[in-house]
Amino acid sequence: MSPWFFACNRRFGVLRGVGFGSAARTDDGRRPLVAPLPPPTSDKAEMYKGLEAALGTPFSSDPLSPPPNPIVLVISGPSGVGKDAVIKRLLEVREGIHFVVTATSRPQRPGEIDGKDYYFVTKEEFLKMVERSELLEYALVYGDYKGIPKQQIRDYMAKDFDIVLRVDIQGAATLRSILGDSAVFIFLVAESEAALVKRLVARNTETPEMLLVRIATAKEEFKHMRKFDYVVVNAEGKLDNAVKLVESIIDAEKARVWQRKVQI
Ligand SMILES: Nc1ncnc2c1ncn2[C@@H]1O[C@H](COP(=O)(O)OP(=O)(O)OP(=O)(O)O)[C@@H](O)[C@H]1O
Repeated sequence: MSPWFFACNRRFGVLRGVGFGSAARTDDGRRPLVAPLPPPTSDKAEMYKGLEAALGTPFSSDPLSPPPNPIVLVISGPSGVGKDAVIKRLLEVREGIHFVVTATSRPQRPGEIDGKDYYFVTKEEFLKMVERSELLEYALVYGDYKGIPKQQIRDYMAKDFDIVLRVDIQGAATLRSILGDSAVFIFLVAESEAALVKRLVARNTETPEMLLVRIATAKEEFKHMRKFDYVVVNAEGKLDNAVKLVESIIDAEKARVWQRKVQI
């Protein structure tokens, strides 16, 4: 007999020397049969019960894979690429996701809701949060502090929610140095530079000078793509495709044999 045959026998745990109606051992000796194997029958329930009886223990209905860990998804990309739009849609189409509300020392603007858009705190309160190590990452942006509260992440991870963080490219670099490979980093891009500029212009929220700064910054930021785990193209009019791809990434991460595990 060929070595291949022996290898297969071993791999698939073939029963050796077993005649129907005789008690025997499996080839690795783990489970001696306690009763004769059932004779061939077309009654599937009978066969199932017979196999259980032969092994002497019921087959377990416990899941064969451990439950997946909650994941932390960091979504980043140049200004105007559609980070907010993608996250907003993702929250509409998928349950079990918590988008972390950022704390900021910036004054509340009309229409903004405390606790939904941001947690509005004074500069003093913000600095106290820094002192008490309550923030995962923080930055001073145009004179205002912005930071990610740790407790919010802990609370929602304890409830098995996946966590979505939205940060700029610098924030993503800082988070990578803190979280390493325990979090999943997605770089969102437009299909081309031209498309990104058109989108920024169409949004109509910046002066021409501010637009120039954002475009120049975006050119620099593209160079950081390689530090991310995934790149997702958010093409013009194809927001749902981008969101589907983000969902696929989440699903694939949940199916990993070696699960990432975030400690915050
Ligand atoms: N796939 C898409 N097709 C067309 N327009 C889009 C698409 N995705 C986003 N937009 C639009 O592009 C503009 C920029 O999107 P958004 O504000 O979500 O970007 P952002 O990355 O969050 O920007 P910033 O970092 O400057 O806040 C918005 O007007 C948004 O509605």
